[in-house]
Amino acid sequence: MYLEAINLSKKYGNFYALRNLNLRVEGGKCVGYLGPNGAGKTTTLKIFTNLLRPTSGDAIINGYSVQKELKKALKDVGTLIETPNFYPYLIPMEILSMLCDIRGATRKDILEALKKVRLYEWRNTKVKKFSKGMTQRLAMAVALVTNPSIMILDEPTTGMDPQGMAEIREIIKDLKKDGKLIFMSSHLLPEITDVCDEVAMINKGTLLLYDTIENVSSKFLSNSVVVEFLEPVKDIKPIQEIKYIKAINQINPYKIQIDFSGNAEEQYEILKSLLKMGYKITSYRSEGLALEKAYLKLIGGDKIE
Ligand SMILES: Nc1ncnc2c1ncn2[C@@H]1O[C@H](COP(=O)(O)OP(=O)(O)OP(=O)(O)O)[C@@H](O)[C@H]1O
Repeated sequence: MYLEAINLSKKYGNFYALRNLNLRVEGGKCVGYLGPNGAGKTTTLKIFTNLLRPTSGDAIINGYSVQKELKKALKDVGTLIETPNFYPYLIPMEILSMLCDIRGATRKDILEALKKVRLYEWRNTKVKKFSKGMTQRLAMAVALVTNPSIMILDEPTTGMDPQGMAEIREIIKDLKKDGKLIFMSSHLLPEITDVCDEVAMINKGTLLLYDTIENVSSKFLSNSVVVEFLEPVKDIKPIQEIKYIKAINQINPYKIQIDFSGNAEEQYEILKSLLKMGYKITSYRSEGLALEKAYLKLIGGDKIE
């Protein structure tokens, strides 16, 4: 099972919301589609679910073009693009039953889907009583009712409180365990690191990177450390002389940030030199969330949550 964008572009007038996107995601895993507001995430997902037509290029799912062979392409796909407005006086069983006829799901499928999204106990409660998180989970159940192998989710935790977010993330992790391919957009880095195996980063309609979270992290992880000292550092010049160090930023008398060239080996050599020089070090750690560094570097420093 796979999703593939081939030279996918979407133009609004002269503005490219998406420019020559080439991306193939394949297999049972969760791929995060990460980018700041306006990056082109929703545009991409809407093209994959036929809510938008591309200006050029192809969106392929399992070998079928979404634009040319829609039914075949979306046969095994569940989507959650915008939370639907459910009629408030209906109960989940009724809402999902309506789908049985349309999509050929059985009562057993409905109960399964409700269990997966942890709404089984609420199956006979009117949705007007539901929180935002529960409504979103019901929308997930709608996407899941035919037990598709591929799930396309657009910012599935947007607008939810922390508890609601955590519940959705746990459900996504369960779906991953079921062997599904999940392609989900998000502008929340901690969410992507928590839930996803791989990340595709996009900004201004252009793909910046597609790799495993692990690789992205290790690529960007080890070139900056924050060192804390037992005693104030009065003169940083001797530290600047240490091999591999590129720049030093003294945060306060007891704390400096070191940018260096290299990886773990060099990071270790720097620590050895500092100890040899007699500095009393109380803490020595790689700085920040590695993925965040990679992300900020790639999108040119825009701050995100
Ligand atoms: N119908 C439209 N007409 C003109 N421009 C549009 C239209 N729809 C989207 N855009 C523009 O295309 C760009 C990409 O939008 P898109 O919704 O795909 O971004 P996104 O990454 O999903 O952002 P967000 O996180 O805010 O949802 C944005 O600059 C947006 O303003």
